[in-house]
Amino acid sequence: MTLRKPESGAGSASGADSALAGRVQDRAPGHDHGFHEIGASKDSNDDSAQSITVVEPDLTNSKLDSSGALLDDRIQIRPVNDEDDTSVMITFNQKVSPFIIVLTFVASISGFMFGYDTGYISSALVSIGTDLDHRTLTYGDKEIITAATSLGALISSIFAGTSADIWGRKPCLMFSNLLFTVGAVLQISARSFWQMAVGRLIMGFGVGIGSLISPLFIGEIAPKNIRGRLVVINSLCLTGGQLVAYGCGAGLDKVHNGWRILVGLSLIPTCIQFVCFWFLPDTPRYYVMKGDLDKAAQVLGKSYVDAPEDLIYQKIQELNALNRTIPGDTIPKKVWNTIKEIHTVPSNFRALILGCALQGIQQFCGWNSLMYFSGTIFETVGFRDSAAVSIVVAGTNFIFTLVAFFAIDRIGRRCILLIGLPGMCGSLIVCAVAFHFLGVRFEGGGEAIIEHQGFSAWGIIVILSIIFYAAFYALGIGTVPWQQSELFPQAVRGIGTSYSTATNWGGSLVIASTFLTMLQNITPTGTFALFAGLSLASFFFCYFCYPELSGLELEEVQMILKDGFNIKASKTLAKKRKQQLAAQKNSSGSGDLHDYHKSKPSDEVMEC
Ligand SMILES: O[C@H]1[C@H](O)[C@@H](O)[C@H](O)[C@@H](O)[C@H]1O
Repeated sequence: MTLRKPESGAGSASGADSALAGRVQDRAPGHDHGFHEIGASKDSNDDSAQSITVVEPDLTNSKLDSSGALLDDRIQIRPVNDEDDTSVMITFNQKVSPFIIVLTFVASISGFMFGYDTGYISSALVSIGTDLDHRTLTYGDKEIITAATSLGALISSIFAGTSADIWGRKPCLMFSNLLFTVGAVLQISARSFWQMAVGRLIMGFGVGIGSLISPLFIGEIAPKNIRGRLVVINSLCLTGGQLVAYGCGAGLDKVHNGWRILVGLSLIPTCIQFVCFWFLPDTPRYYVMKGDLDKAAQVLGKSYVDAPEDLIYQKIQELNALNRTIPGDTIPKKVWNTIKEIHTVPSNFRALILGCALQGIQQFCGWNSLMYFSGTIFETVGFRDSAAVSIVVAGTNFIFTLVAFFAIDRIGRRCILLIGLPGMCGSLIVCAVAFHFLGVRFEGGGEAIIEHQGFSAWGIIVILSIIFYAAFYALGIGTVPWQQSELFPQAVRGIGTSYSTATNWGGSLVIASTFLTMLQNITPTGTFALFAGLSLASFFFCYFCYPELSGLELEEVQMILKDGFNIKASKTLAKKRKQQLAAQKNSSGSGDLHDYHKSKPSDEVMEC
């Protein structure tokens, strides 16, 4: 298909590429909405287009007060620097085509691999026995094998955002498939500790790329109104992958060389994703960045099957105009400018603080220490079938991620965080106390000394508290940080999500490489009490700094973060948006083709 400008049509905006960088808005004459005009689009064949004006918000004099008074009736806050804000999205935002579903699930295979590859190590560490170098692994060895993946992921996530902009999202994901394969083959054939560690490191490179690009890919193809949920599908695949890894680990527990089979199974999803992506396209946004507008139009056409060609054309023009708003004529200059912009624009910098802080909190509250070492811990507290107990914990994580899937937009991100973190803190305190009475000490050389041998009531309390902890974790801090891309405007989204994802893997690396040493040096009670303290501190951080962002537009997020964290104002605005959405849903099922003809994009003005 060759991209041609349509002759006429309701949504077509003649000329004015650059004018399309702004938001198509309807303005009643003489009514000051706080926007200034940057251009106009007018099609003489279309009377409704007479009223369409391309505008950009003038927020220079806008100020938020703590009660949200700024968000007064005069101001229309709409994003102007984001692809959501283009006509095709406005009009056809409500529908999810099978094509989008397929792309979401294929991209989410990366989430599954993230989960599977970080999940199987727990059982593998228990069943490796003396298969490597003919000796039992020490706690130090176990930490290195586990942390190697986090280290690999940390390194690759730093470059993944920029690489995805240069080479494309799809090629990067396919490259991660190759890394997964090489890493898995090295591990399956490992006879030495170091070969195993190198295999885990290379697999980690793949995990880091997938963990960043998969939610980014989904975010770029998803219709805005269900974007939050589609991104949570990636998290569901992630926790589902961990659950499957634990299940397979339990099944292969008694099998000779079962851990090698466990690693080998990870090749299946990798191959499936690679083959599927061979036949599937990249995101329209990437094609526009590359200048391949025809391809972008093709993908958009498949994603929004009811959208007429002229509207697709308009959307491409708009995306193209947005693309040119990133300053710099070469890639290194653009990268440098985005780095500068993320640090110097106050709202971007606050977004960065929130993105990185949430990912850091997710890791430093200790969840992955349980994920990676639960087999070892449960064995220590007297459970012979430690792998089965680990499944219950991973299952709880999965089920409560499902709960988060339904709650994230309804109850709101901030709210589920403020429920989850104190719940985690309480569960960890109980766990710390139970460990104290259990009398477990970890000595150097990989030996756990248990004062009261066998299965005890305190052992059960440890398990129960870990299950509660898993539930509260998955509900809030396990899921919310992966919504990170909504914090950043499009121009700095790649770099912003790279920083946040790298923080996640940095935290994961620290925890994975120190957890067993902490158990030895400050005892299990001390370790879990430390995580409890960190969860409590995180609660206060979220309480004072994390605004409610559910349902807010990008421009609104930027405005909320412009001169502080503005918690109260964000809550007021989020509530307003929720009510508007409910009212909209009640009044019509807009988004159908006939709606497009009936009501032009200009009718989509949101009034606060
Ligand atoms: O969101 C995920 C999820 O909670 C996983 O269970 C955890 O292992 C990951 O580290 C985290 O990023």
